[in-house]
Amino acid sequence: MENIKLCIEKTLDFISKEKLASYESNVKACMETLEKGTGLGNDFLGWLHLPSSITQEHLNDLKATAQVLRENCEVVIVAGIGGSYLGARAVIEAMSNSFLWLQEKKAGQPTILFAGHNIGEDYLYELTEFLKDKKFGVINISKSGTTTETALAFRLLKKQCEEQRGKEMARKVIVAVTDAKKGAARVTADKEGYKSFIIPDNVGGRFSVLTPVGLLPIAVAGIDIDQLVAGARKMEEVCAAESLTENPAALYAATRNELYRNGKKIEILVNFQPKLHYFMEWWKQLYGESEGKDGKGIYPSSVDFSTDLHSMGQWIQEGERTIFETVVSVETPNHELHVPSDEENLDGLNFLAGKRVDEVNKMAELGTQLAHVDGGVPNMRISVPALNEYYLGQLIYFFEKACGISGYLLEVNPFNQPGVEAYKKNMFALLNKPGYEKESEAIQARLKK
Ligand SMILES: O=P(O)(O)OC[C@H]1O[C@H](O)[C@H](O)[C@@H](O)[C@@H]1O
Repeated sequence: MENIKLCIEKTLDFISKEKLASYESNVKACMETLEKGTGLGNDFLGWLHLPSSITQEHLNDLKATAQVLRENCEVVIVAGIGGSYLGARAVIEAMSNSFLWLQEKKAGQPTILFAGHNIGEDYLYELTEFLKDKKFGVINISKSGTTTETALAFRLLKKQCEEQRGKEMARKVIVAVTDAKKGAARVTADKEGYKSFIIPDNVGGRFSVLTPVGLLPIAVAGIDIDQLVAGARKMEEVCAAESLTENPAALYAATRNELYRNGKKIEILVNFQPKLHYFMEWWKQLYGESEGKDGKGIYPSSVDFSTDLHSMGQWIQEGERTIFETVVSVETPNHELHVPSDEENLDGLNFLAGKRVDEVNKMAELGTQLAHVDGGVPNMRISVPALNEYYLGQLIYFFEKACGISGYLLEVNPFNQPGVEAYKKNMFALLNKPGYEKESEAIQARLKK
């Protein structure tokens, strides 16, 4: 079977091939640091050999729990935020029919909804209203077990589930994915007797999609987690190679760092398949939290093309030349659709008649690449043979490994996120959370000025 491939040729008008080749020894050192666990953040390296260490027994346990939820729920709410949300959503959206939510519901195929990733009162009100006559279950996901957004949503959902379905059924259809010992989610799960899965200590949130954090919701959605893990496992193998030419993660890490050093401060991850929208959201957290610190880091952004060519295309073509693009390109769609011919040809599209829609999409992609490179935007391309679980697994591990290498090349700790606490501290102070008395006083004084 083929693998995903990275092509960097269209960056070479902007950075030198020789300079890039000179990264090889540094990249090798970064990979060694990861392997030996001697670098910054080395207590969070559990993701590195995660794919090859997942046992079939573990996957079967996840599938059995998923089956309980599938059999007993019309709707399953996945409650989580950041790394406890984006990976599952990325894979579920990529693998689901775009109009699933409008289709007639099948028994044993619950609708998956998300909560705990915002504090929108209307969102939560509308969700709880919708659930009023539904047999629903909840997967409560939080590594720390104390994240406000998730805890708030779970408090509402737990109460509603128990009221609607009774305590006994609620116990069956509420599952926790959290720390082995710490946090409120663990305490609740143990006290209520929920089935629970552990997020390993040494796997940070944004690297946790291949733990039960991602695998359980993905399995509940009916998506093949064996294949997802198999793809990741394959990439674990491929991305162990030492040379830049054989290891796509190493090449990607080196290229984006060299672009950054040449003034390209923003990376735009691009898709031409709307189903990949949330995959890009997952990638943004992975790279944003890993690299944006110490006054450094590429700003990760994303666009859905060709949609956003009609909104952001102008900026990308002619705005400040501080950007580069990385295109995730799916080679072959899962379905065929041909452009019909039309006798009157009023729209003038008969020149496309008989062609597959994807041929048009691919020419949009090629045309965009040429235009953007001409306009001064370096372009990398990751080609993905097909949109399926196996290749999504490959993409996930590829980006994770590259992120670890890239963070070390940048000389930051890619595995912490101290900056995220600043808003939380202020929010807790403003809400008078017990334990924040001093901060509350200080923030009130500051607001009165
Ligand atoms: O899983 P949790 O502990 O609830 O954390 C959820 C998310 O929120 C935090 O604030 C971090 O910035 C993220 O890295 C994390 O993935």
